[in-house]
Order: sequence, then structure tokens, then C-alpha cells
Amino acid sequence: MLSLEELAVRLFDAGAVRLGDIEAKIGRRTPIYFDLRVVVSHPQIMLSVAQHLEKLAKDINHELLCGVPYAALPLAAVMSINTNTPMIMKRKETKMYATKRILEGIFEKNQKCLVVEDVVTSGGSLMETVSTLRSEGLEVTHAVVVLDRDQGGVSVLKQNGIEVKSIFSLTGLLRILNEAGKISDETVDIILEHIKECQFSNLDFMKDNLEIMSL
Ligand SMILES: O=c1ccn([C@@H]2O[C@H](COP(=O)(O)O)[C@@H](O)[C@H]2O)c(=O)[nH]1
Repeated sequence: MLSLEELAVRLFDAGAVRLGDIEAKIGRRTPIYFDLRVVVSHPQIMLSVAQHLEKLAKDINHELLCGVPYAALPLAAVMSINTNTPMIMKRKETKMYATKRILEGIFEKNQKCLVVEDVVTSGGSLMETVSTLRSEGLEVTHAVVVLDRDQGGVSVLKQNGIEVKSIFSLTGLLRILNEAGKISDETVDIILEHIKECQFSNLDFMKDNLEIMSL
């Protein structure tokens, strides 16, 4: 398994860290965007990311894994194979024919499901998946993620009964990349300023999409 420092640099070199004035979700702009979808083209990096997530998952009691679609699906699949833990998949939309399912795979009510996610900003995407899993009768109390962007999403998720463990925090990742000479001091300052100004404290902006917010 790569060290955290090696992994950060390998992700940067693979193009997973984009810098500039980038349009993010729902029209927001950001000076840094993480595209962890690129790891599917780099099997060794994907394996190492999955191994770090497995390390975080070790002390969490769970019987199933579920990746937030789509970016976390391959990561959850690698974790599932490595740890021999069954996986379920959430569809973006309910299938309209045959099984009419929102969750694919075999599960039973009250099973403990660990959620896998690539990036947490507001926590909205992760919460949407948690909401579906809970509405199908699964117990969801934890998530493992590659990157916490330090924008408040982890606290919002905690308020909704989800403990998040992450491989990287944005601040920690910036420090590693700065020390490795990949990101300048000036860019680090711009990003940290943006993160301070763009914080989330609740999921009110997406409540209409969430069927179940309670435990
Ligand atoms: O740098 C980023 C930021 C976000 N994403 C994608 O968005 C969601 C996380 O945002 P929330 O506001 O927490 O819903 C996540 O599913 C990422 O896939 C990203 O890829 N890169």
C-alpha cells in the first residue's frame, strides 16, 4: 500500500486534482476540484485508495458495502473483493420495469451497511444515498470517504447520524502537495480562503430530495 504522501502525489500526477476557476455542483465555483473518477484508468492507484479505505473501515461494524454512485462504485467493488464483504448498489433512479428496484444486490432489513464515497463537500450526495438505504430498512451509521473538503459536510452528516472517516482532509492534502512542490504557497492560500468562505451547515437546500432525514 502506498503511503498517504505517495498516494497524494500519484493522484495529483494522474490528474485527479484540478486547479483554476472551476464550475462545481449547482453553479458554485471552486479554485480546486477533485476528479477521482480518473482512478479507474490507474489500477495501482485505485487499489491503494481502496486499501486505505479498508483500513478506515476495519473498526466499523458492517455487513454490507454501498458506494455512492457513480465515482465510489469501483472503490466499493475493490473493497468488497479484498475484504470479502458483500456489496449492494444504489441506482440513480428506480428501475421502471422487471424488478423495479432502487437497490441492486442481496440484503436483509436491519443489516449494517457502510457507505463509501469519493468526496464530501456539503454531504448532500452521501446523505441522499443514506436516505435510500434507510428507507429500504438498512442500518447506516458510518461512511468512509477519500476526501473531506473541510466545508462542513462531515458535521452536517454527523447531525444526521453518520460518522465519517476520511483518508484525506483538504487541508492535509494541500500540505502534502505543497511540500511535494506540486502546489504553490499562493494557490494554497487562495484555496484555503475559498474553503473558509464556502461552508455548509445544513442540507436545507436539498431537503425536497431527501425522503428520510431521521435515523
Ligand atoms: O471536488 C469535488 C467536489 C465534489 N465532487 C462530487 O460531488 C459530490 C460531493 O459533493 P456534496 O456537496 O457533498 O454532495 C461527490 O459525490 C463527488 O462525486 C467531486 O467529484 N469533486
